[in-house]
Amino acid sequence: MTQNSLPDYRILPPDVAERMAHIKQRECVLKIDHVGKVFTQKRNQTVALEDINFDIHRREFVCVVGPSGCGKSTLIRILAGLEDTTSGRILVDGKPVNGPGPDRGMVFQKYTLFPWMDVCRNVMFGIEMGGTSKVEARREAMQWLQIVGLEQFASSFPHQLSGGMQQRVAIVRALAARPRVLLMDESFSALDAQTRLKMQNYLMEIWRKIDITIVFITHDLDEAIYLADRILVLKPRPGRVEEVIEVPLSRPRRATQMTSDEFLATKAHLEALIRSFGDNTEEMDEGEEDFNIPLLTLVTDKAE
Ligand SMILES: Nc1ncnc2c1ncn2[C@@H]1O[C@H](COP(=O)(O)OP(=O)(O)OP(=O)(O)O)[C@@H](O)[C@H]1O
Repeated sequence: MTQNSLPDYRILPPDVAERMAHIKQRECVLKIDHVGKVFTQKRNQTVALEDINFDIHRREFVCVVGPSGCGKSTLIRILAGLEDTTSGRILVDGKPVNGPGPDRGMVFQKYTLFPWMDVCRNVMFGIEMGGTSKVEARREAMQWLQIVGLEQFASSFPHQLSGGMQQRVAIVRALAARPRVLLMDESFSALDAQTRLKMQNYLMEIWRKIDITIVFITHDLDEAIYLADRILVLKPRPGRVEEVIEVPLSRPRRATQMTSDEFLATKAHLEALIRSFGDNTEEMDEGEEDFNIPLLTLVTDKAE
């Protein structure tokens, strides 16, 4: 099918339109209120983010995409309270964020479990931080491990688990502390394609069952479309919101939807949009790189 014969990605099927309307009626859990961030190094200033303004509603799943250097990492670090804003503010349930807090859980790209603690202790950690007794924390941790099918690995150590299993533990460790928002920074990008799809399905299954709002940063457009209710597209230099896309796919999501016309139309639009930022990205396009190879070393013999 050619791109021209694809439907308009902005036309939502009735069930999706209804769901979006329902989400927008829910309270705003995470408010990004005119956020700007300027990095100053000696005399250089980089405007990483400029006037980002966006409300995320309870139980919404938002993905953030954009080319390298558009400020995705800076934004999630600000949401986590690991970085200050230069202007504007972040509000969680109406309260300004002044640093990291238990209302926001974070799952990084690299596996960040404590290697010296077994799986159960890793999950207990977040629960005990909230003041729960050890016995109760162990009981709750085991329930979380059951949700992700890892209860039989409770006394294993992280190095004994595959990458996907470690990320499942990292997700429930973050969720066990009962945050309002789960912030995920390229959390599946170190995984192979098959494990990644499984993890995406796991995550959506957990999200469906509990009261959690998710912000997920990714480079992968398929991942963003598959997971999100809305996709926030950032453009670089300065990092600004270019578009907010309401994903025209029904829930629950299935891998077979990735070949649907709605999916392909959304992907074609996102690809074109991100390609249009091309000249502004920090990295040169493939093929344009000047490797500075001395002429004499170039292979001139066609038989080579
Ligand atoms: N600590 C810092 N000091 C100075 N400049 C920074 C710092 N962190 C980020 N920047 C700059 O801010 C801009 C946004 O960077 P950021 O890492 O947030 O983008 P990104 O979209 O996450 O990129 P990538 O996809 O490559 O990780 C870039 O121009 C980057 O060079």
